[in-house]
Amino acid sequence: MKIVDVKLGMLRVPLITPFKTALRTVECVEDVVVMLETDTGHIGYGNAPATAVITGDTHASVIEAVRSVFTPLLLERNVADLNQLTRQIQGAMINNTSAKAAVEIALFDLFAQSHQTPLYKILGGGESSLTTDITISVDYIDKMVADAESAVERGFEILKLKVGKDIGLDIERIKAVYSAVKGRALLRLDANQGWTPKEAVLAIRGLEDAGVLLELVEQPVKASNLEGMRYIAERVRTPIMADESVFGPHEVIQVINQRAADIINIKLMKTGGISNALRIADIADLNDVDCMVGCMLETSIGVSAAAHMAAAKAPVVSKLDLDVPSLCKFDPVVGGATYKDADIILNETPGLGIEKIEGLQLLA
Ligand SMILES: C[C@H](N)C(=O)N[C@@H](CCC(=O)O)C(=O)O
Ligand SMILES: [Mg+2]
Repeated sequence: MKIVDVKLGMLRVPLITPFKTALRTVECVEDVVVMLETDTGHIGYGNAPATAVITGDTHASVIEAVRSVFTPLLLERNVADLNQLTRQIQGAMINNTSAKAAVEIALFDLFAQSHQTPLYKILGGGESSLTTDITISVDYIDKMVADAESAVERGFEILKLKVGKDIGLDIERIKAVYSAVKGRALLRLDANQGWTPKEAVLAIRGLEDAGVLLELVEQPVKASNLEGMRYIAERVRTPIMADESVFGPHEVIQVINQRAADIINIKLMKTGGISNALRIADIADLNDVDCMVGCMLETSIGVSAAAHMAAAKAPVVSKLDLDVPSLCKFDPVVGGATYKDADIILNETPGLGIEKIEGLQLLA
């Protein structure tokens, strides 16, 4: 199966309610979609959102990287040479992890299609039924409580509360949501780098002493502050998770060696795709460090690829934050994994199983 064309498109999906974190507010999911076409008439799909504030990638940078660097590398190449191709994609340029992810996702989709096997089975198999949390955006306390209540009514048993805006208000937000959903849902926090190490220790210890049970706290301080992450992890009982601090395998080794976090959040848009995500899961596994598989605010193309990878890497991947399809007004992707509130069911059709994408605007 040879790659004969690389096409690009834009895909926009409105959110039910604005997504608000300490880093940004977003009203709409918008991806560059990569389509790799083969001489056998197959299409492999991949996607990349513009999460400039985390990855540095914009839609323009993704389009440019795919056109000028990855397309010449992929044309006329055989999909069967997967490992050689992913190595070349990773080595072709530094950074640009979202563009690399889009291309790798499409390539893995084709590789699994060429074996007429669902992606998660090509990656090693696992359970086809998965459960995700849902994100509650940082907002006014009443709004966060109402959003948490309605998420619990939809059947979500784990809520990821976005905080990191103002430490005093954050503590009030967390306590209010905790008393509203106590016994019905478990809370995890994501500060998206918004606290200082001292603030984080004070807040987390205060919550522990007040009997507020938290599953974990994600990325409390600046991505580059591994010392700060370690300072917190050493002083609180609640597990600390590294998200923005960890992109590829080298950072994971650093975080583990420095004991800067208890858990790693793997996202394809940070790792540059599936090959490094698999490596990270193996490194974490060897070091008895637990992983979550998460996603950016991106369409279900990438979320599904992440879900397939997560299924194949259980049990070291024990947590999922793959909630974007539940945050969107509709899913334009026809075929493939299905999303119903907290439940994700992986497809038994080859690859990602995507039949078509509605509303996709092809780029000239
Ligand atoms: C969407 C997911 N639940 C999530 O929170 N992902 C990121 C932020 C993604 C973004 O800003 O696009 C995270 O920080 O974990
Ligand atoms: Mg995060």
